[in-house]
Amino acid sequence: MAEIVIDHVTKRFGSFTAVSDIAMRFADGEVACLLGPSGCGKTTLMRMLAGLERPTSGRILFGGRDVTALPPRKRNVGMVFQYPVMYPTLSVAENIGLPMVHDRSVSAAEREKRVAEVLDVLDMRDKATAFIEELDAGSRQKVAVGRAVARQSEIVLFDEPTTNVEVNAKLALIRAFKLVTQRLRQTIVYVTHDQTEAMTLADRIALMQAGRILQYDRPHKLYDEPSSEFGGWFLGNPGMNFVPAEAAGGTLRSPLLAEPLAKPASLPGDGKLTLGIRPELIRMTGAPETGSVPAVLTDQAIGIAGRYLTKVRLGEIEVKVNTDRRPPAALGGTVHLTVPVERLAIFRNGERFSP
Ligand SMILES: Nc1ncnc2c1ncn2[C@@H]1O[C@H](COP(=O)(O)OP(=O)(O)OP(=O)(O)O)[C@@H](O)[C@H]1O
Repeated sequence: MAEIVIDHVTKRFGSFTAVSDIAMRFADGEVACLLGPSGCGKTTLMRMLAGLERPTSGRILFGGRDVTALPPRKRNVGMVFQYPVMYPTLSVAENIGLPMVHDRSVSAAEREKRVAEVLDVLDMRDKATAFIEELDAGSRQKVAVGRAVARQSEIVLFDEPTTNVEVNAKLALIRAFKLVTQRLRQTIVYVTHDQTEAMTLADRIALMQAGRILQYDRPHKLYDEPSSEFGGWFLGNPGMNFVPAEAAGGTLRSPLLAEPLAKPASLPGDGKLTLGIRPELIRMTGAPETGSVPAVLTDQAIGIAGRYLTKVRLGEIEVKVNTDRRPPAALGGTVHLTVPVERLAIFRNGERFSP
C-alpha cells in the first residue's frame, strides 16, 4: 500500500511562497496528475515528494511512513524527469534493468522477467539489444518510463516527461504509459501543464494555482463541474464563458437568459454573480427559439475536426460558441443562443456555488 499523504506542506523561497499549505492524499494505485499554469508550484511540490527539496513546514507520508526528512535514495520511488539520464553504452534492456542490479531483494531471474514484461508492454521487444543512442527522443523516454516502473517501487514520479518529445512519439509514449500503469498499479504522480495529457492519463487531476490545489477530482468532473472560475477558464480549449448575472428578489437575471430564472433556494443573498457555460453547450440557431437570446456573430468560424469555433456579442459581452455545424449567419449577422439552464455554473467571487 502506498498512499501519499501531503500534510499541510508549505515551501517558501525567501519571502516567496511557492507551495502554500497543501493538505491532500493521492490514493494507492492511482494516477494523479498535477496540472496548472507555469509557476503554480507543480515542480516544487514534486521535488518535495522526490526528496530533492525539503518542505518549509508540513510532512509527507508514503504508505504511512514519514519520509519528510529522507533523501531521495531512501524513499524507494521511481522518477522520470524531462531529461532522464541514460547510459549510452548500455542496451535498452540493460538501462531498464539497471536500478535493480544493486537491489538484493531482486534476483537476476526476477530482474530479467520484469525487464521482459516492461519491454513487452512498451512494445519494444525488438529494441531490447539496441543502444540508447540509436533511439529517437520518444523511444528514449519510453525506456525512461520502463526503467522507472520496472523496479516496481510503489510510487513513481513523473515531471513533464513528454516535454521534449515530438507530437506523434508523444501519443505513443502516453499510450505506453497508460498500459504500463494499468498493468502495474503503482501510485503515480505526474506533473504536466498540458490539459489533454492530464485528461488522458489521470485517474484524478489536482488543479493547481498560485501554490494551492484548487480542486482534486476525476477529469470529467473537473471539466463539467469546476469549483472555481479559474478551473472553468483553464480547462477546455477554449475555456468556459463567463457572463455577468444579478440575483434580486428571488430571481437571477443575465444577458444570457431570455427570462429570469428562479434563484436556487440555497444560494444566499442578492447581488452580482457570474454565470459560466462551456462553449460547446450553447445552441446557436438562425431563428429565435423558446428561451433564446439574440446575438451578433463577430468572428469567422474556424472549422476543426467537424466542429466550428466562433465568437458572438451579447451587447458588450463576448461569448465563444463551439458547434457541430457552420454558424447560421454571415459575419455581423444575428444568431440566436439557447443555453441549457441546468448546465449553467453559478460563481460568486470566483468560487462556484453548488446547490
Ligand atoms: N529554488 C528556487 N528559488 C526561488 N524561487 C523558486 C525556486 N524554485 C521555484 N521557485 C519559484 O516558485 C514558483 C513555482 O515554481 P515551480 O517550478 O514549482 O512551478 P511550476 O508550476 O512547476 O512551473 P513550470 O511549469 O514553469 O515548471 C515560481 O514562481 C518559481 O520562480
